[in-house]
Amino acid sequence: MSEPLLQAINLECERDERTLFRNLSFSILPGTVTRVEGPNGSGKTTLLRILAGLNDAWTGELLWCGEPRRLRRESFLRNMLYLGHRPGIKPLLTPLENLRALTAGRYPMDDEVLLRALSGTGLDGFEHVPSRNLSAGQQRRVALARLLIADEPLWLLDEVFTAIDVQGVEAIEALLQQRAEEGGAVVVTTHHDLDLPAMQRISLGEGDWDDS
Ligand SMILES: Nc1ncnc2c1ncn2[C@@H]1O[C@H](COP(=O)(O)OP(=O)(O)OP(=O)(O)O)[C@@H](O)[C@H]1O
Repeated sequence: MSEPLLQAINLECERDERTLFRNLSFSILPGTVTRVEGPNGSGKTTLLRILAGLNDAWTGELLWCGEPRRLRRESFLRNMLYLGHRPGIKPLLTPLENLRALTAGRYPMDDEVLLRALSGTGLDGFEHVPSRNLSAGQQRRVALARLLIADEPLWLLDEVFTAIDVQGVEAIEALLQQRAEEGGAVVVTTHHDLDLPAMQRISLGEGDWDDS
């Protein structure tokens, strides 16, 4: 069996004196898609940000390719793509300019490649329009165009289906599956029902919805 890309051992996180999770252990193996699930406020975004190295309010251990992540920070950051629950694009820039900015530091690409990625997310004809003039779903698609050019083996994706239509969701599902089949791994939070074979699940918290 191949070595996990990422391993969480006894993770614990407390927020405002409330324990979000404790003794949380799991392995993210190459070739897998893992869904983090749980009700609103159960800690899905928090967990994803911890995995991405964006939140330090936790205890436990995280291993990257078998070694403590803190000792392999550069390798981890080079091989991980995190997309947060906000599209994270600049409203004054066009989709093409946004994609240039988002990829410049990591893998500078010819505009031709970027335009193909925008076309792949259904943004033909909108490449040069200020992003503030796009719909919520189209703005999300600008951010998602990164998935068509990303070469990082580990994707951490937080609620990336928000505002995306049915066809778009299917296209993203296919991309996640493809990343896994190529030997990468995907961890995704979503309230959508994902239709992927052999998906792993990490379940957080129980709802405290009071409908009495
Ligand atoms: N920076 C912060 N400081 C204090 N508490 C926080 C912070 N960020 C999140 N929390 C709290 O942590 C809990 C979990 O939040 P989180 O966003 O991880 O939940 P979630 O499962 O992703 O929720 P949703 O399904 O609504 O997106 C919430 O109660 C939230 O108020």
